[in-house]
Amino acid sequence: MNTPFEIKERRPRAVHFGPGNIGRGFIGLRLSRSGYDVCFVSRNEKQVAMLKSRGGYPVYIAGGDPEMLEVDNISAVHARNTDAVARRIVEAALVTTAVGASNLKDIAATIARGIVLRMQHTDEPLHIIACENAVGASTKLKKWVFKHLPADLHDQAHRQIAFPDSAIDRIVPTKKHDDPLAVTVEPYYEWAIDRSAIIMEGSLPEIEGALYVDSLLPFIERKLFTVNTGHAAAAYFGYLAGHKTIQQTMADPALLRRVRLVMQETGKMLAKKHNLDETNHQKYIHKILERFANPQLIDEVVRVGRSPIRKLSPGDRLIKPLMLAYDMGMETTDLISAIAAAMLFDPKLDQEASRLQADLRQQGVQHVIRTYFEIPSTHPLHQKIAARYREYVQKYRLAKVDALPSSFAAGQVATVSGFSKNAEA
Ligand SMILES: NC(=O)c1ccc[n+]([C@@H]2O[C@H](COP(=O)([O-])OP(=O)(O)OC[C@H]3O[C@@H](n4cnc5c(N)ncnc54)[C@H](O)[C@@H]3O)[C@@H](O)[C@H]2O)c1
Ligand SMILES: O=P(O)(O)OC[C@@H](O)[C@@H](O)[C@H](O)[C@H](O)CO
Repeated sequence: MNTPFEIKERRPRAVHFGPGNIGRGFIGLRLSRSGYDVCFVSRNEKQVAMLKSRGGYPVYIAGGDPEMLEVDNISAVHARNTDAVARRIVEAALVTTAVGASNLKDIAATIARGIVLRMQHTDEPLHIIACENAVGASTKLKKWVFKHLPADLHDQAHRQIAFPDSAIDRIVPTKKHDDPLAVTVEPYYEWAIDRSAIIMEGSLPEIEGALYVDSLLPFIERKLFTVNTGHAAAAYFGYLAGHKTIQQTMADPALLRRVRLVMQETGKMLAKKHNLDETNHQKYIHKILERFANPQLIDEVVRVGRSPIRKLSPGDRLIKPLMLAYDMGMETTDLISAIAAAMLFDPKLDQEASRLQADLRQQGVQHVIRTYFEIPSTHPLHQKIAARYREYVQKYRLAKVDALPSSFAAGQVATVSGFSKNAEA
């Protein structure tokens, strides 16, 4: 096969889309530590220039003993330069993403372009792993990518290109450093990868610290419906109570208790569905609550609660465990409270929050529950969510303006007081 690109006998190469918090603070770090050369695909020209000129960046570990790790062997290309990205994909053993699950479709055409070029030059396998907070993110990306591949290449692409699903866990807040490439992370991490989707043993160069598992679903559901459900509950309860950070929220005993109750509801469901050991799961919850409270991190509720429409979608961390728990005949009171709180989340600059608020005002709560959560009006949970939402609207509408989060500008306070006025009666 005609191979102008060097594929073998050098450090393995990876292409990573989205050098944001987790991209730099976890994926880039782990891959570079595992011996990969990592090329970041970024939408930010300044970031590309800095990554290219420095070839690395620092990661600060915010733990008992704070330390700094230097990430090296890094390069970068601009996302707009799709020719260059495609050439990098030809040379890579691994493509990873951390762009946000809703943005995967936007990178699919570029990845497809790289795959077409790659198949002209080599039959080496390529693994593509979407590191997003969603069940089956790589599988979803595969569907998007295949839409951009010519039909006559599908068979070969199915053989040569694998999309193992994965579950990724490390809290990486948004923190401003003097160095714009620097990132601060918690010490804990977990990266589980579906081994059954790997093309053949040895075809994916080792990722140090990754856990290769035969069945990913229990891992991703345990992570998403414990860490992320609990985190979302903390963000939404914290926001309504006027807290700015998750750490402040966790220091509030009443809210800590409510977050734990939500995690216990999902915990019972997860233990039954995936046959988990209940004692171990309680320890898992306890450890996560400690991680949320890490006093060395400042994680804003607006980051953790971001994109509430995504978080309230039927397959995500709130509605999915609610429906599963309900179907198993389990208690769902605290999950319903977290969902109602999410429906009042309206920080400045969160476009999904603004859209949700506009729909709640203009179309009403029942429309939102039907269309966004896909829970029909006839379902008993539909009425329960609507009732809790109305209760919260009353409670928080009457709250004093100065008790509201600092992100409430004057205009937004008017929006909040508009809740009950316009919400469906
Ligand atoms: N931060 C965390 O604690 C954490 C932990 C685990 C998983 N995740 C998941 O990782 C993903 C990224 O989260 P984050 O916190 O790093 O967000 P972030 O906003 O810090 O980073 C996202 C990056 O993706 C880039 N991006 C978006 N669309 C792109 C495109 N079309 N092409 C190239 N780049 C694009 C953005 O410019 C940004 O640099 C999300 O799915 C999130 O749920 C985050
Ligand atoms: O990234 P999101 O918006 O899906 O969720 C926000 C946080 O819960 C999330 O980023 C966590 O910090 C992370 O998933 C921890 O592993």
